[in-house]
Amino acid sequence: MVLAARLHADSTSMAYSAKIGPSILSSDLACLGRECVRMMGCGADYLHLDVMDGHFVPNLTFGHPMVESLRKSVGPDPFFDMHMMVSRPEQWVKPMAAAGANQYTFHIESTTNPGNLIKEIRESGMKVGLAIKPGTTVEELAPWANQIDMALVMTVEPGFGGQKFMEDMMPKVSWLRSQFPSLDIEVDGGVGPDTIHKCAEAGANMIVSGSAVIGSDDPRSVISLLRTVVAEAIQKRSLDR
Ligand SMILES: O=C(CO)[C@@H](O)[C@H](O)COP(=O)(O)O
Ligand SMILES: [Fe+2]
Repeated sequence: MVLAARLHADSTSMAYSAKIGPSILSSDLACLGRECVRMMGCGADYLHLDVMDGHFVPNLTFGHPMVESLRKSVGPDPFFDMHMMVSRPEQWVKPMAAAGANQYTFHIESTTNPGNLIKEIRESGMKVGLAIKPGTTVEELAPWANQIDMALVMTVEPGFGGQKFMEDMMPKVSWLRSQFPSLDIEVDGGVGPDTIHKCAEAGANMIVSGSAVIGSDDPRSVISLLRTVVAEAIQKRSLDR
């Protein structure tokens, strides 16, 4: 009986795993397809694609036509996590699904009706991510946490790669992990070998890393290090329960 309870606790705590997603914004954008294939070859678990519209954030990147081309270039397997930094996230759900996106992560600050958007994303066949900017409290995300696949806690002000990690976002991650033990929790911005321990200890399990991975001479080793730190923290948490 005790063993059964222990096994149950372990399997519950293992509901999420360490996953590393390079942010391809930091790569050579003239060779995006090749860079995506290279990152997957270096052990990436998924690819994080930053969509910026010049309104929600002061920068412009790419839209669904680029995602469609990338999908054709890399094949069906890589998981595309779309980080939608756009003012009208409702507008791009169907085009992104048709282009081959797997997860649609929108910002809670960008919509007045998160519930409806969550429904539309699911009906389009994608997983749902919900992001909060540094100035948004985690309490604003919490009411939706049971309806989403992933919560994204931004650790920089969205808009640009290569910014400094905001350690003061870690209490949001810790709180989410304590309240939603099996939720995928992603951190994004300034995450690399120097900051991963904070993220892992707080309870993040999906790790976006742009410049630290893609700017490295040895992305495979950086990805492996990030995953090891997070996996060890997950294991420790499951033993402490
Ligand atoms: O969404 C964003 C920035 O808005 C991120 O995905 C960055 O592109 C991550 O890059 P690094 O901060 O890791 O260099
Ligand atoms: Fe991002």
